[in-house]
Formats: sequence, C-alpha cells, structure tokens
Amino acid sequence: MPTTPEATEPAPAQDRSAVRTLLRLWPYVRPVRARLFTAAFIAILASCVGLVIPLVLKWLVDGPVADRDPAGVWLGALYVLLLGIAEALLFGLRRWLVARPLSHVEAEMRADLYRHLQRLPVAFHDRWASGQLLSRGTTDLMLLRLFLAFPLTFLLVNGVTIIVGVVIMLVQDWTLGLVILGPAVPVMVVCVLFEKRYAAVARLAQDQVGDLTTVVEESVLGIRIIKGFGRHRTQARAFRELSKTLRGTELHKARLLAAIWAVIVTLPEVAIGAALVVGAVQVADGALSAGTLVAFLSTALALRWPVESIGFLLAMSQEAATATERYFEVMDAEPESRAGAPTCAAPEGTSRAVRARRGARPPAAGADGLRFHDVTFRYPDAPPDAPPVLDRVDLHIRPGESLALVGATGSGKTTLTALIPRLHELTAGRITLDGEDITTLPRAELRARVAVAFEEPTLFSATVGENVLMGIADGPGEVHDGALQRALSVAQADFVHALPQGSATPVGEQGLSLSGGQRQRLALARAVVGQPDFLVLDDPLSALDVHTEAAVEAALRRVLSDTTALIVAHRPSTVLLADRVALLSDGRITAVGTHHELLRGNAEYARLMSGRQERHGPQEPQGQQGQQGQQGQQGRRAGEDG
Ligand SMILES: Nc1ncnc2c1ncn2[C@@H]1O[C@H](COP(=O)(O)OP(=O)(O)OP(=O)(O)O)[C@@H](O)[C@H]1O
Repeated sequence: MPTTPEATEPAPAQDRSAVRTLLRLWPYVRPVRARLFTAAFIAILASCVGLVIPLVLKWLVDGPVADRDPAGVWLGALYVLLLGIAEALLFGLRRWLVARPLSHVEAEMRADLYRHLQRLPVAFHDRWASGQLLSRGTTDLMLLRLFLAFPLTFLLVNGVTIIVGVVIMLVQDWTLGLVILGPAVPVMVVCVLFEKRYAAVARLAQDQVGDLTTVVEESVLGIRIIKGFGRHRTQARAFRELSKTLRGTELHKARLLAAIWAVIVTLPEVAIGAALVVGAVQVADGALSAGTLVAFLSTALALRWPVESIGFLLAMSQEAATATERYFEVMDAEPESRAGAPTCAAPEGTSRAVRARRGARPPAAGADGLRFHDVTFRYPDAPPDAPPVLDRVDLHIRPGESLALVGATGSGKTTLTALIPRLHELTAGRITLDGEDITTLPRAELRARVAVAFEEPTLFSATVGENVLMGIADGPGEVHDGALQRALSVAQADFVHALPQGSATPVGEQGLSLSGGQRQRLALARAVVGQPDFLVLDDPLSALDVHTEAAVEAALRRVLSDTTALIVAHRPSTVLLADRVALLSDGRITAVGTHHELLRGNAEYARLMSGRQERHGPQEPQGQQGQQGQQGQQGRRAGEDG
C-alpha cells in the first residue's frame, strides 16, 4: 500500500520541539496578528473579570451577610451578576474576533499548498501517495485552524488566569495557597512526559489517516477494476484492517489523554479538599474569616477549568504541531528547478512565449528541430546500481520532420518523451529545441512550444471545450472558438457536436463519461489546439477503431506537415505517419531510417512491426522493473498536464 517514505519510518516527533514547529505558522498568522492578540487580550480580561467574583463574595460574606444587611446583599448579588454578564460578553467578543481571520489563514495555507503541489516535479508525485497529500490539505489544515482558534489563545489565557488566581489565593492566605500549589510540580512533570508520548502517537494517527484516504481514493477511482475482478471483498478487508489499525492508534491517544486528565483533575481536587479542611480548622480557630475562606475556595474552584483544560489543550497543540510538520514536509519539498526561468520579465523570453502561445512559427533561420545530445536518464528512486532507462541517446528530428519512436514494452519510449517538456530532469546530456537547451528556456515557454498527448488520455472534470483549450497557454476564452473547432476536427472528435451541450458539455470526473477512444481524441485535440512548434504524441491512436484511426491519421498528417513531431508508435499504421523511424532498444537508439529501410535491414524492428514482440521482444527484468512500470503509469498520468 502506498505511503509517504517518512510514513513508513518511525515518526521523528520526539526529536522536534512543538513550539519551534508551530512557530513556522507565523508567516500565515502575521497578517491577522492584530485581531488574534486583541482576542487573546479580551479573553484574559474575561478570565480576570471571572476572578473578581470570589473577591466580591468575600466582601459579601464578611460585610452585608455578617452584618445582616439585605440591601448590601442585593447589591453584592447585582455586582456578581454584572461581572458574570461582562465575562460572557467578553468571551463572545473574542470568538467573533477570531472566526473570520482564522478561516482566512486556513484558506491561504490551503491555496499555498495547492500552488506548491502544482510546482513540484513529477518525481515527487511518483513518490507520494495521493491520500497523504489530500489529508495534509484537509484534516491537517482543519487541525491547525482549531489550534489557532482555541489552544493557542487558551494556553496563554489559562496560564495567565492560573498565575493571577494563585497570586490572589496567596494574598488571601499563604498557607492555604501553598497547600493548593502542592501538586503543581508533579502535574508539570506528568505534562512533559505526556507531551512527548502523545506527539509520537499523534503523528502515527495522522499518517494512518493519510493511508486510509489513499485507499478510499484508489477504490473510488478504480471501482470498475474492483467490480470487474470481483475484488470488493478483498478491498473491504484491506480497508477494515487499516481502519482497525487507525482505531487502535486513536484508542492509544484516548488512553494517554485519559491518564493525563486523571492526574490533572485528581491532584488539584485533592489539594482543594485539603485546603478546605485546613481552612475550616482555621476559621473554627478564628485565625481566618469565613469570607476569606469562601473567596479562597471560590478562586480555587474558578481555576479548576483552566487547570483541567491544560491536558487537552496540550493534546490539541501536539496534533497541531504534527499537522504543521506534515504540511511543511510538502511545502519544503524542492519545486521544479528554476533553471531557465527568467529572474525578471525578460522581454525576449516573453515575446517568444507569446509568439509560441499564438502558435506562430519560430524564424526558419534558427530552426534546428529537436535534438537529443548524449542523453542519459535514470529515475531518481531507482537503485544506484540499476542500469539507466535511457543510455547516451543521440537523436535529431529535423525542423518540420515527424519521427516515429518504436521499441519494445519498457524500452523507455514514454520516459524519453517525458524529458522534452522537462517532466523529468536529465541525468546527463542535453536536449535542444532549435538549438536552445531546454534547461535555459523558461518552463512556461518550453511547455507552450511543446505539446504532449500521452497514451493515457487524462481529462478533468470540466467541459469538453475547457479540456481541449488547456492546450493553449492562456486557457479557454471566446477568442479560441475557431482554434477549438479546428482541433476537434483534426482529432476527428465530431462526436462532441452530438453531445447535449456540444463543447460546453461537462465530461465528468476524469472524463469517465466518455469512451476511451473519445477521451483519446480529446487529448489529441488538446495537444494540437495551440498549434505547437513541437508535438510529442505517445501512441495517440491506440484506442481508436480502424476507421476512426484512418480518419485521424489523415487529418493529423496535415498538422504534422508543418510541425516537428516525435510520435511513439506501436503499429505500422502510426509509424507510417512519420517521415523516419528510430528504434529504441534497451534504452539506446539502435537504428534510424525510414520504415521500409528498417523493415528490410533490422530484424528487431521487423519483429516489432510484425506484432510478435510480446513473444520475441526483449524481456523486462523482473521485480524492480515491474514496480517501476506501475509508477511509470502514475508518472505519465501526473505528467500529462505538465
Ligand atoms: N516513475 C518511474 N519510476 C521508476 N521507474 C520507472 C518510472 N516510470 C517508468 N519506469 C521504468 O522505466 C522503464 C521504461 O518505462 P517506459 O514507460 O518509458 O517504457 P515504454 O517503452 O514507454 O513502455 P510501453 O511501451 O509499455 O509504454 C520501465 O522499466 C519502467 O519500469
């Protein structure tokens, strides 16, 4: 089951300081700090107002009650009532003050996370399970909002309330004050021990929520396979196992919380009981006034909630620290290297990008086509001793030429195509577009000049038109209607006009309301809509019936006539779209020529084209390759949107 690398290792929670981790939230909290501090100040004020009530009681008992003065008693009662109302109003005001800014913090963090995820390289998405990312963007951010709304303020407010209350008690009677303070040291020791253990379990639970989310997501996306293979029971069993594990971890958390709560509640209660006994003896001896004892005990009781709440406030803070840690694990991941991106708005780059967006051809004088110079590539997570997927590849696709790339399954064709829009970074060598190293081009420009259509035609839950117009760098708009119609016609996607709302018809999640062939034609339309200078097609016609394939080929031929194209091909019909063919074998280009030349002169090519490659073609190494293949599918999917 997929997990993040760190989720499978022991959580580093014990080693980190919760405070230092939480301080990383400061840049997000900064803009709302005035409101937060005001809210905290108001909460402290409300608590202090609450602490005045025992002092009024003392005055009431030792004064009007002792003097049997009914008017004084009513006045005292009125004071207590007014203080109670003021306390309630102040707490209400605090809540109102924090609600809006905190939802803003949560929204900002979520937007930043999403923006960062878009900028992370495909290799990152290959490694991380989607559920882990989802849970960071949902559950973890919710925990952080709760922390900022509640524990952050109340740890401060309750701390101040406890200190003020203790001072009041010591001033009333220092011996009774010391009795109440007795449990402070053991309670603090227990809190420190608890915090460490709780941090580790909280981390485990949040990672397990991520794993569970992954399983749910995979099951929903793969529901057809699960049903088709009758695997629903196995899936349900695997899910039950995971939720049982999570339940165990949550129970562990609950046990820890119960233990700390027991200590935090019991010890102060015992101390209050002891103070009551000692105080009553002192009142009987005449050493203490009844009013002072009432005020003392009222203050002690008023401090019960601030003390008791510390257990779960600490627990919530630990969970928030874990959520912060998990959030920044993603945010700290290195985005796609900025190499090639302009440090400022470079006029030349900009104009080139705009030109590319409009689909204008680059000046013919500088045209050199697409070149691979001694390109070597190894996936970052491959074992160090594994052979590279691509090994010293040299290839030249001349300007305006179409080159078919043929090779056995697993020979590295998709990997090679993914290197052109820089979905992966080369291990060694260079790729140039019209003589310019792709690493020196701003990514936006590179991806505007190179359009891709992968074998798996990923669509998004948007309309047909929006999906296709993703292929134009500045996205959908009225202006592009002509381009959309042209692209649909090239991809022979006439079925769109028969849809209920034409190109404004939503395609559903992942476009699953369409057939495989229809999705593939829309993906092809997306690739050609921007009239790119360079077109990379990974077996773009594999899901089409022979008639549609022939029609698409005819239309594609016109597009290819003025585009430099690399087409991964498995079938002779697709190969025939291209001017020349390159044979990729075990990560190396072993032959280049026309289809007929290779058919005559290259036994491996002839075998592949005869459709016998499954039986005679090179075998995939076992184990790692198979696993990598699966990841490759993910990579391709992730890579499709560039
Ligand atoms: N993301 C990845 N991480 C690690 N290894 C990968 C990854 N993607 C692909 N591979 C491995 O790289 C090798 C080449 O895969 P690639 O998908 O490029 O082959 P291909 O020639 O396109 O195959 P096919 O014709 O079946 O689509 C395979 O051994 C595969 O297991």
